[in-house]
Amino acid sequence: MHDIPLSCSLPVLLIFLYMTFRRLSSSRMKLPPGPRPVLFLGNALQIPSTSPQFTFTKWLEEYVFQQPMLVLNTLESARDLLHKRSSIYSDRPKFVLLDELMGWHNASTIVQYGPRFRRHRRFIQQTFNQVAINELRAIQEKQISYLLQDIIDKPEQTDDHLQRFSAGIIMKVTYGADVKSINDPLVQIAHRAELLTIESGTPSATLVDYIPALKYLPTWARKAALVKEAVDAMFNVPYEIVKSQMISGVVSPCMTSRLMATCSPAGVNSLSSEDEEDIKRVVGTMHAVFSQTQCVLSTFILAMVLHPQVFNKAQAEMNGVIAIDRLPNFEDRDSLPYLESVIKEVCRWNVPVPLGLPHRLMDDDVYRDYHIPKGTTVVSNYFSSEVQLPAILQNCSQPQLFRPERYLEDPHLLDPREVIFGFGRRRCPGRHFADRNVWLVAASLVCSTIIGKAKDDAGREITPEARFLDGFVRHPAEFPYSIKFRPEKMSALSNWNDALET
Ligand code: HEM
Repeated sequence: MHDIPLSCSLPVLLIFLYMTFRRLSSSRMKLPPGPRPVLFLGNALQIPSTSPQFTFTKWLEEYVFQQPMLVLNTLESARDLLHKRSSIYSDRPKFVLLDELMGWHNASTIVQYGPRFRRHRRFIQQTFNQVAINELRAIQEKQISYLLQDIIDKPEQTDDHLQRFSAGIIMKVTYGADVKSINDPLVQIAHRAELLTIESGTPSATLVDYIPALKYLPTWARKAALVKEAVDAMFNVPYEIVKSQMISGVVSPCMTSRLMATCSPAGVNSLSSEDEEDIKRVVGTMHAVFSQTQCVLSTFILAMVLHPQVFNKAQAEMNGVIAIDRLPNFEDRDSLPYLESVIKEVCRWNVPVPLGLPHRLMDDDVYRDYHIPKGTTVVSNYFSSEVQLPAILQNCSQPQLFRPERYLEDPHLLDPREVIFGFGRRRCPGRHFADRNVWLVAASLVCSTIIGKAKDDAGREITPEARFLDGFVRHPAEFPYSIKFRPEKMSALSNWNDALET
């Protein structure tokens, strides 16, 4: 199994880990090579719970593939399996930690493939499909107005303002709630659930996911109970608020109220428990995934601080297109190709979810002469910056450089947004909305602010380190920077506000 030469592995670029020996002997076709498993534990101890993509990429040096976790390191293999064969690659593995212990059961991100999965996707599509998101434009534009005003008032708290921007949008869309500050109780509830979950490690890469019996150990149980309490509150508290508003007849139109009305035209009291569970889980999941937008925005700012020539070039393009008395809107997007390439480069430079979410193979399969057994967990390795080895988004010249120009020089270069939202039937259903949020914030900041390096007490510029936090979402570590609203853009902001009121 381990004597297949590396040269055979590179065209395929898959690493396959095996957890059981039974399957190896039962299959007559070769399994893809991988690291040597430890008896009973297989490879579980070799997968770190933080940043496992680096380990996966390192294994690529040594092995071709085995069983039953398959890591896809090329676009071709990800498309061939997750997209073209999505009818058998669209389940999720059982996440013992998240699902059974931490209260994430039936969340749309991990719900098992089948009727409930299809219902969740239908619910989400009603609000977030490419046409429906046009109706959310007013909410986005209002939040941009708040964001810029916050930056004028307290530029040093821009990280908080960006967080409020993301939370403000999703709370309004899902529960009709107006969020004025990140200290809003509903935001805090969601934030706590997310934080505690992220701290617990990457889904499908923690030991208890491979050895479910560990869940009975008091240390696991105690830790998980704390997270579960926070997660339950995130799903239940805002839902119950909207429900009581529906009962009293005073409710802002929102995703929750619309789903309640669709499922039970006779009123909320007639909702079945299954309807309630599905609505609650779908809508609550939207909060959990929204921090990924936040991650892209922070990465954008970090990139602008580290590469002032890129920021200046994007601003020069903006100044040539947008008159001094206005701010950019979605109609301007096609006229700002350099900004578009900056956003692509930000998404390539730091992929928000470097391993996507794992898929589970529902039937035995054969790919390039390799047997892939039913039940295999399949992960896409989008990105590995530290190790210069193939990963889907490293397949370009000088991948270590931040160079948006690459996209203008080669129009055929892969747009990272084709990749970072996943593949096949589980592809991110919020991608169009996320993309518009990222664009609107990036365009508004490039147009109306100056982003640069912070200075120390002696007036010297501080160049931050590009450091990213471990975890399922790869947020940049906190970094110093300076941001100032351009005074000459004040009239543009007041015109924007006037337009919102008419
Ligand atoms: C830049 C921001 C975002 C990124 C990078 C991102 C990325 C991803 C990725 C990689 C997946 C897994 C896809 C797969 O399994 O192949 C996913 C799933 C998902 N995303 Fe996003 N996402 C973002 C924003 C959003 C937003 C704003 C929403 C909702 C409004 C959303 C809703 C979801 C849901 C519900 C799933 C689970 C889909 C399923 O399992 O069927 N995402 N996302």
